[in-house]
Amino acid sequence: MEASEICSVKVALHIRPLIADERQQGCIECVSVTPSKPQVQIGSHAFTFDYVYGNGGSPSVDMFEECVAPLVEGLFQGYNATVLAYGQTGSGKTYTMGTGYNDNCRSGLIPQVMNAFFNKIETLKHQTEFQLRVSFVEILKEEVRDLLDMVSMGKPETSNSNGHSGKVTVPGKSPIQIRETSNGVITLSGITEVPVSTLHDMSSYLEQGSLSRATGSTNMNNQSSRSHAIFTITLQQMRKLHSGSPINDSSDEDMGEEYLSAKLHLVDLAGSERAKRTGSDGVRLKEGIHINKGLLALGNVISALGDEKKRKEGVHVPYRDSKLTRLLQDSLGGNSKTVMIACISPADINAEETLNTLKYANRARNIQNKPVVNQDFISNEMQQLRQQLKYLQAELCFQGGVPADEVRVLKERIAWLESTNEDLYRELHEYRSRCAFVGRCEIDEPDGHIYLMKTDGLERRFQSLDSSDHSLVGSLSGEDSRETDEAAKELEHVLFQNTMDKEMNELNKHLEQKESEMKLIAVDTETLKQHFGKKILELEEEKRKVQEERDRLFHEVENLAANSDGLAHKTQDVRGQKLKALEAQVQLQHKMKQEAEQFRQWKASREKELLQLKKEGRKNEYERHKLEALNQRQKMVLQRKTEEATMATKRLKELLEARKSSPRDNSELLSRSMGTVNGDVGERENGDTHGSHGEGDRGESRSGGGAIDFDRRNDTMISSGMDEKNLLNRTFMWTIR
Ligand SMILES: Nc1ncnc2c1ncn2[C@@H]1O[C@H](COP(=O)(O)OP(=O)(O)OP(=O)(O)O)[C@@H](O)[C@H]1O
Repeated sequence: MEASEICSVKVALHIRPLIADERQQGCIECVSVTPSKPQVQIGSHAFTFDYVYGNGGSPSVDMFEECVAPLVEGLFQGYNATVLAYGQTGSGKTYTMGTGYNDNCRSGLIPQVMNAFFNKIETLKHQTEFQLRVSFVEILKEEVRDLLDMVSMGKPETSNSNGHSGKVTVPGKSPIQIRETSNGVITLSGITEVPVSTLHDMSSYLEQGSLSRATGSTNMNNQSSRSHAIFTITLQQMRKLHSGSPINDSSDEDMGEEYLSAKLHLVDLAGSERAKRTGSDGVRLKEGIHINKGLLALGNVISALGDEKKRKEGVHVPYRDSKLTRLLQDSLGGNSKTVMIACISPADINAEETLNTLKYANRARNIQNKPVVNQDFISNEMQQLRQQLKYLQAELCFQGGVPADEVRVLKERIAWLESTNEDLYRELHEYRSRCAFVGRCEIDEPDGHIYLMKTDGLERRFQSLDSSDHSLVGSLSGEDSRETDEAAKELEHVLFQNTMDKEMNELNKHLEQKESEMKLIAVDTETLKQHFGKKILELEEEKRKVQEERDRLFHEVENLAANSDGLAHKTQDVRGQKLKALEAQVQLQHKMKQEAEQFRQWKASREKELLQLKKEGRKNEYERHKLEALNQRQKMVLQRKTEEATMATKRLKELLEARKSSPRDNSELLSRSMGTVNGDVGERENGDTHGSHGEGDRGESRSGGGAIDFDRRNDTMISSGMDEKNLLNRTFMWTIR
């Protein structure tokens, strides 16, 4: 596999038109598309996607070219891909994908994908071998079912009243298992994967699977898919590789094969639904619950993958929560290029579900996948080796292509070396011949044999003078023996001469060696002599300098000794003065410290006093306020009483005037009025201080005493003929009191 590149899940929104049912219900469109932008608005919400089709967006027919064709193209390059249709029930997923078996779905994406596949294969078939396989499964109530396995699926039953197409599952057949291979690829064990070679084959398998798929009628869709369906096309290709080597003339050189394998999952999810609106019960209700469960799990996976923060934190992605998410593991956050097609209805009655779909799809846009080219490992390895080979060949070619001049020079050099070699060999041979002419003998001591090597011209003869051969020597003729004697003497002489020559040579060598050593030593001694002479001169110079320095220091010491007496006195005086100054300073500091301490104490006592004064001031202030309040209250009481007295005086005056006019009745009236006035005043007074009393209680309950006295005294005064003025004054005084 090649290194992965990160690519986000692309989301396309497909808005279907209002369907007949919705029109009958008088629905209006609640989704609007922003002109020339892939953006939609629903209420106050706005969502932006990669593409928007239908209802004012791009025309739906462009969807395949823009969203899916690049995935098909990628498949031929070895990339896995997924197209996923999501949306509420009746929003047009099956219609969009083309997984239905009615004519409406013929224009869906899957039929277009199949066309594109076979067109591409047609153009590439000369250079690539293709193998196509398809599988079709559905996940119904958390169970994976093989829609192409006719044995286990059985023939579709006739639709019941609800329009449901039921299937019979053959007992004994092991259920399909979801497995994960060691390299993390999700596979389905026991699934039917049929090879296809023509468009017709593939279409018929799609149709066959679609017919087997569980569908049923609900209030919201009379042919509602009750399962999640996954149609998978596996494309395997074997490509012939060609080298385009610029060095080689044959640019089409065969470089072996490359094997690629990729899968395209085309997923038509079951629609999210609400039991209330679909009006489903019984089996349909159970299906709905499972559908929503699967979609919820998918939503959780999308949330985990779509949230950048969670992704960075490495939050667990709950792929294993449902079969659907497990099967789509590679498509969401894995090795796949993925396009999600969110299908929505524009009808206002579906506004809530539509909004949910938009939110769901919007989150999916944040999912990041890592698609890789799915290359066969061995083919990859082989390709690398081939590249290496190509490189080496190129290198070799380069080396072989050395300029002819250089080769000629090298060849000439070799020829020259060879001829020189021959010359030397010849020379050597000549020298050897000359040496042999002189003759040479060697004694092989361990054997005790004497070998005679006598060379006469080019001929060499070896004679072994062995004791065992003495008989042979002895058996020679007299002339021969004389010659032999002479030869022996000659040999002896030659041997002796040889030995002497050897010794001479040895001695000469030794002498030469000694002479060269002597020369070396002589050279060394001279250098050493010069070196040490220099050193001695340097040391003498240094010694002289040190002596001079010593003398100078002696002089200085003597001078210092002479001046030291006067200096000592001066120093002592200065020290004494300094000491005094320091003492004075210390005393001053001590004094300052004491004063500071005194000041601190004084300040503390003043602060304390101040605090006390403030406290007293506050107390006085409080008293003053209290007195003022009392004064105010007294003033108010005085004012009120003055008013009352004025009133009483006024009434009294009136009474007195009335009495003047009829003296008899008036005394009675006066006593009654006085009682009233008294009662009023008393009542008011008591109301202020003790609380109110009824008029009838007068006399018994008053504790003020003065009022009672006044009543009695009043009667007495009246009866005793006290004058009016006096009476008025008394009344006033009483009131004041
Ligand atoms: N783009 C469209 N144009 C016209 N009619 C459409 C379009 N999309 C869907 N329809 C109609 O809407 C109805 C419901 O569509 P479809 O069955 O595809 O919905 P669904 O999302 O697959 O529903 P379910 O989840 O229940 O299976 C069908 O009658 C279909 O013909």
